[in-house]
Formats: sequence, C-alpha cells, structure tokens
Amino acid sequence: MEGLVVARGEAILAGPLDFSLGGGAALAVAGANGAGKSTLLRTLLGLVPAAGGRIVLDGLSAADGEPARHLGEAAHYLAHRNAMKGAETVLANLWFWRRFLGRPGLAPEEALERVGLGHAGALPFAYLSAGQQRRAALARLLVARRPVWLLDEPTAALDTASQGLFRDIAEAHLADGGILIAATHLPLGLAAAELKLERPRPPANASLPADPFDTWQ
Ligand SMILES: Nc1ncnc2c1ncn2[C@@H]1O[C@H](COP(=O)(O)OP(=O)(O)OP(=O)(O)O)[C@@H](O)[C@H]1O
Repeated sequence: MEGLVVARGEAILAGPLDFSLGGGAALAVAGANGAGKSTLLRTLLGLVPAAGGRIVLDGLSAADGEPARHLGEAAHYLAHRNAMKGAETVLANLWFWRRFLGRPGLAPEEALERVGLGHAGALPFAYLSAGQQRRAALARLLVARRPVWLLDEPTAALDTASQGLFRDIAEAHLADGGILIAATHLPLGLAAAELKLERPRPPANASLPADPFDTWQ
C-alpha cells in the first residue's frame, strides 16, 4: 500500500496507509466498529475505489499463471458472509468454487476433512450451524490456490478448537509463502504485524447529516 486512502463516498476512513508485505507475512487489521477494516479489504480487492494512493503488486500471479493485474486475481476473499448457497450441499458449493476460482487445490472432500467437516459434505449448507458454516467457508480457501488471503473476521463464530484449526490452516499457507491480511477483533494466534485503524474524527465545525426519518414527521 503506497499512501492508500480508504474512503466510503465522501468520508475518508483511514490513511494514507503505507505498508509492505512479503511472502509468508501476516497482517492483522484492528480497529473499532466502523473504523474501516472491511472497507480496507474491499479497497485492496478493487471493490471500493481508493480515494488516493495505490496498491503495488510484485511477483503475484493470477490463476492462469500470468502476472496478476489487480489483487482480486490473486486473492481469496472471505467476507462476513460465507458466499455459499444454502440450498446446495456443502460439497456442491465447494466444487463450484474450485472450478470458478481456477488453479485447483485440495479436493473438496479433503478440504472438509481439514476443517473437521468430513461428515457434512452431503448436507445442504443451510443445515450447518454458524460455526460449521464458517469452517466450510474456510475450506474454500483450500480448494483453490491463491497466494493472498483477505479475511474478514475469519474466526467469528468459531469455538476454541476451530480457532486452532484456523491457525493451522493459516500457518500452512504462510509457510508455503502465502500472504494473509485479516480484519479482526480477536487474537488470531498467528505471528502477525498489526495495523490499527483509528475511528475517524469529524472536523470540529462538521454538521450532522440530515436525518432521513425527519421527513416522515
Ligand atoms: N455499503 C456501504 N455504503 C456506505 N457506507 C458504508 C457501507 N458499508 C460500510 N460503510 C461505512 O463505512 C464505514 C466503515 O465500515 P466498515 O464495515 O469498513 O467498518 P469495520 O471497521 O469493518 O467495522 P466492524 O468492526 O463493525 O466490522 C462505516 O462508517 C460504515 O457505515
């Protein structure tokens, strides 16, 4: 990140941020609710435009082996939502992602074993508990090989044992030369640099935006 400014519309949330991560490095993005952690991840992916600065990629390749033109081509993105279809089986969801993302990794059955869900592949995704759904979403990181993992609250809803599973998976990714950036309120149990986003302070003379509900009265 070179002078990266994170914003939502007119509101500057964070930055300018200067940060460099090499292969095998993890970054934990911390900060209060609304500080801009999710928005930073989405900015890195190119889903939200940056208000300034740039993202420089060096040596990252896309699924077709060509140099990645933007991070979205080289990254897994695990958002708050799990991006799985509730009515499809867990395995069908993972097979979809494996085909869609390119550069195949583990077979879905094997990935489910790694997250302790070997028994649940034939169930509709919606039948799983919240923590089991998160673990199935973590299995998505294993079915396709991507050098950068952008994870938003990856361990939310996970019990202590599953947090250990996450740590094992993440450590294997880092040992393999991967990069991991996680927005989190919880300790990840990984050796990670920390980037703390401060809650933006409005200028002293700022006026509050009009309350849309006022117009109802
Ligand atoms: N879709 C959106 N449209 C407009 N503003 C948004 C949108 N999503 C988030 N924001 C605003 O951007 C700011 C940062 O939100 P963001 O979700 O990045 O925070 P966060 O640090 O990830 O918070 P949390 O810890 O609650 O997940 C908030 O003020 C929020 O209202």
